[in-house]
Amino acid sequence: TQSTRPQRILGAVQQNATRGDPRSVVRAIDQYCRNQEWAMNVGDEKGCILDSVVSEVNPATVLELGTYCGYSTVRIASLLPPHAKLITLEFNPEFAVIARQVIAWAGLEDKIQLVEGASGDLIPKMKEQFGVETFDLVFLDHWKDRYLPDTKLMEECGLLRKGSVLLADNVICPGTPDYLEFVRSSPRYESQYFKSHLEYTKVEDGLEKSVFLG
Ligand SMILES: C[S@@+](CC[C@H](N)C(=O)[O-])C[C@H]1O[C@@H](n2cnc3c(N)ncnc32)[C@H](O)[C@@H]1O
Ligand SMILES: O=C(c1ccccc1)c1ccc(O)c(O)c1[N+](=O)[O-]
Ligand SMILES: [Mg+2]
Repeated sequence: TQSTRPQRILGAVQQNATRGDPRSVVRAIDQYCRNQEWAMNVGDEKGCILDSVVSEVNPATVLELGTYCGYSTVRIASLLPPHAKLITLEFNPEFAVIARQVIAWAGLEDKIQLVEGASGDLIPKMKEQFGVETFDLVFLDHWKDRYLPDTKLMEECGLLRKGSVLLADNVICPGTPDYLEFVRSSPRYESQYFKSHLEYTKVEDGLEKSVFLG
């Protein structure tokens, strides 16, 4: 029977990456998606910008919206200090099954909690069910029409504190116009655009970093 793209990505990791070596997992996925078949990982070029923001924030608590195969999950978690925690949300069970295996191959199960379900349902449960106070860093990379409603929901649920950083992928391609307008015009956010390219292509895209001012 025909394999799926996520299954082929997992295969590339198991064939080319070293167990327990997160950066080799990241490299194996980038090589596969650049040379064999495109996939919607944040990728190597935007990934370097992601790395620099993660290192600068040095977060104790991270929320990722949209796991897919776990590429950015592993990339972020590989840079976290000891005892830091990353919660990643994924509502497609097929993708979650693959991501768990990619995360395990990287040896990062202790830092990462993958929760299956829709962000709109899970965000209101973060405090009571997952023992979260606030998030130091949020990586938004799920369906683009959810960035704005979920940001408002995180504010309403008291999950953002003065200084919390939102980092949003794809603000140009496929684009998140309502989110971009909101964070750039709201007095409660200080935003900065990092110009880059859509993963594995020459098409313009970029990341928007927005600091919540409280
Ligand atoms: C672009 S992919 C994530 C890529 C990943 N962040 C990376 O860079 O490797 C988007 C993912 O978000 C998931 N997704 C979309 N909307 C969601 C929602 N509202 N709640 C949870 N997951 C969602 C999709 O199933 C898909 O796997
Ligand atoms: O929406 C797409 C998309 C649209 C059409 C075909 C394939 C992907 C996409 C493209 C690049 C991304 O980095 C990304 O996060 C997404 N996404 O689905 O969230
Ligand atoms: Mg993306």
